[in-house]
Amino acid sequence: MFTNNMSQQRPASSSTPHKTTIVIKLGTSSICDEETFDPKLASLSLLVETIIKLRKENYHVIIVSSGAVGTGLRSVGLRKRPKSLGEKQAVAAVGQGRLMALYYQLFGYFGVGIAQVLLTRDCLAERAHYLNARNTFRHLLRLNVVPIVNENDTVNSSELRFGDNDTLSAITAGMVDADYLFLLTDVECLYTDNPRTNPAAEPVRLVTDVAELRTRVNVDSPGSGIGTGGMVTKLVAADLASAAGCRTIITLGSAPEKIPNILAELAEHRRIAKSSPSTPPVAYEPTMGTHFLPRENALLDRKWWILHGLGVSGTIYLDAGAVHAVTRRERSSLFAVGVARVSGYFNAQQSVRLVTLVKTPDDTEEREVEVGKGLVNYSSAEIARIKGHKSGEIEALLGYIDSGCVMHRDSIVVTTTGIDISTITLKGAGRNKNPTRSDDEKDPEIPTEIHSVERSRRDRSHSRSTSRSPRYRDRDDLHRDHREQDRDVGRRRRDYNDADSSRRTSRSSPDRKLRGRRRSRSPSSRSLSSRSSRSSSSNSSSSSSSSASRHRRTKKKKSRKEKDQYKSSKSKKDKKDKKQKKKEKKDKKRKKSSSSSVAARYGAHGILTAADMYRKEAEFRTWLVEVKDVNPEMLDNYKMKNVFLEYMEEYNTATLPPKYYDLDKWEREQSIRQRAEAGGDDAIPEFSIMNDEENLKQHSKALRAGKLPELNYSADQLAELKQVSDDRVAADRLRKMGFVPKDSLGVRYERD
Ligand SMILES: N[C@@H](CCC(=O)OP(=O)(O)O)C(=O)O
Repeated sequence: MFTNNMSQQRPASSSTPHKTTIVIKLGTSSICDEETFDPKLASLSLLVETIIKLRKENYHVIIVSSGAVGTGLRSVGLRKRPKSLGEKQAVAAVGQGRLMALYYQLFGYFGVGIAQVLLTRDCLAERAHYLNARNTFRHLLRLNVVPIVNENDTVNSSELRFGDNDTLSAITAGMVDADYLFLLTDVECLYTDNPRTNPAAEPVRLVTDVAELRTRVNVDSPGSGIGTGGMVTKLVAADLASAAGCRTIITLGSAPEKIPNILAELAEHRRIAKSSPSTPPVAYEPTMGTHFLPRENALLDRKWWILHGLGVSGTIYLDAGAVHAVTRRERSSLFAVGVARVSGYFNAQQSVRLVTLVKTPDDTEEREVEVGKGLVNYSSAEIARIKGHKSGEIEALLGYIDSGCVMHRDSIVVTTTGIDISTITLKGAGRNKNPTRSDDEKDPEIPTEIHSVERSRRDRSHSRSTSRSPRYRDRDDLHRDHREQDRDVGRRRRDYNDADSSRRTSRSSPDRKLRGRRRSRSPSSRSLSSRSSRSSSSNSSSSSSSSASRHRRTKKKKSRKEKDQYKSSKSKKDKKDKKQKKKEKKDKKRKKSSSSSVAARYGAHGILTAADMYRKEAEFRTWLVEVKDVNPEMLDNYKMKNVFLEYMEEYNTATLPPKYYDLDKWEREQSIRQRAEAGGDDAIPEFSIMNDEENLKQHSKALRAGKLPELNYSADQLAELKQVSDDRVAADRLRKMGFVPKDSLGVRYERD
């Protein structure tokens, strides 16, 4: 009835051309002998030789290697895997060093460096750590080093474990955007049943749907005696990896030299398919290993991280309206009004399962169905308080509002779609209110106060910081300098223009005009003049009268000339004034726009203060690694704070590349762009709060028939709980930074 349809996609092709990346996972059984725990040197050497070959063929290779416990067992002289966690951790601590020494030696023969990467689930649970790990892998591969990954057994408590290295290898493959995940095991491929006990078991070569495969094969084999995995964990791993867009291949650990053959067979198939395009395309029938095809709708990195990188801390039960809203194509955020129940204890920003209850077909029972998983904006106690209520009521209920929704749609990963809404038995805690028309009309799911608070905060910080920031002063100076330069250029231009205009004017100077006018005088006047000159020359007797008339003429001419000159100089002056005025106006405009652009740019992405170091941790750390080339883990708290001031300055003056303002947003945009570039037609629509509001309005209009929730906590208690929760987060951060927080920080005392 339900489909496992992940609609958010990882782009089919990455924007940056990358080498094909292969993750190879070796189980304990491929490393140690099951009886003696001696290292399997022959197959390990073969593996190393194969990896060297693959590197020569331009592949990036990462190894995920089990075997710490197995290798340690031999070293400490134990004959079987210990039962207690502490003992296992101790044995793994002994074995891990030896295991790395073995790899070091083998790769050393080829002059290839290796790196040990020990991961835990909780170290990937924080987005910043996840991104750091990903960066480390990228750098290691760029350095031509072979990363060798294992779970950090020594520090792991049972609930923080990946549990098996099959899962860890899939998570690693997803993290590094690997193209292939090879799971090396003690069988050549997957069989429909255990081939050791059932001779009728048939090989499975190609898997397109893991869920479907589970229905037709028996994968109960527990795995080897010394490892922890088996086929079950391999299927989980293959499912994870294919959700991340990676092809998984199960094959024999004792014959690693088959890996290049498998890749060659695939490449050959692709070559044939490309050279003779046919419809339907030529089906690929692998002859080696079991291949799990990458899912076409691979998840975006962040969503994949939410789904697979994080451990789940609790459960939120959704009513039918909420299920419909979060699972339909135009996804909505999860609002408190659609929450029917909360279970477990969790804090804001932890990962929580979203489930609902549906009637069984015979209507006799209820069955829990997982809808998805996501990061919450409120703690379990807060959600218990606000469930069933509109977002506009959150502030009144809690005394504060952190977000208009319980879970933002970008933080939700839907795992099941197509749920028949009519079978859902859960009712929203607040949906029993009789909706009136006016209720619907004033259904402000995102209260306007949030916007005004945001705005006023931004305004405040802007006005505060414009006078405070030295960078701003620098930029102001810079702009002043630029304006000075502009003025110089302007002056030079003006000089040039003036010279030019004088050149131009000289061409049309009064003299010239006069000359022109003279030249253009009417033929009658010309004839008159010539006549008069002729008459003057011909009639010398009338010299006095002619001299008088000459004098008169000269005078007239002079006055005309003066008049013309005056007129021309006046028009020249006017022109100059006009030009000057125009220039002044232009300067003023430029000055205004340049100063307003500085103001607009300053704080354009918000204003950070030193207190925001943790809020912007992911962006800051990524910037540290990528821009400053500094490993954050190498910085002590003091240095970290100092470098953060630098980041803060860059941030506030809006001089950073877009990525470092909002990493998640940047990743989303990248993915959309990449998909668009790849010609994908399934672009994710831009998120808009208004859409969400509208969607929610519609859906709350349609479904409003529950009861008012029974509130478990008073507003005071909730405020106290929030304080305790914040203090715990602060204490945790202090601990991570190497401080010892006060014992009382984050401890809640029961009142009488
Ligand atoms: N971290 C453990 C891995 C345990 C494990 O998953 O083993 P396996 O099932 O053989 O892959 C070790 O190194 O021994």
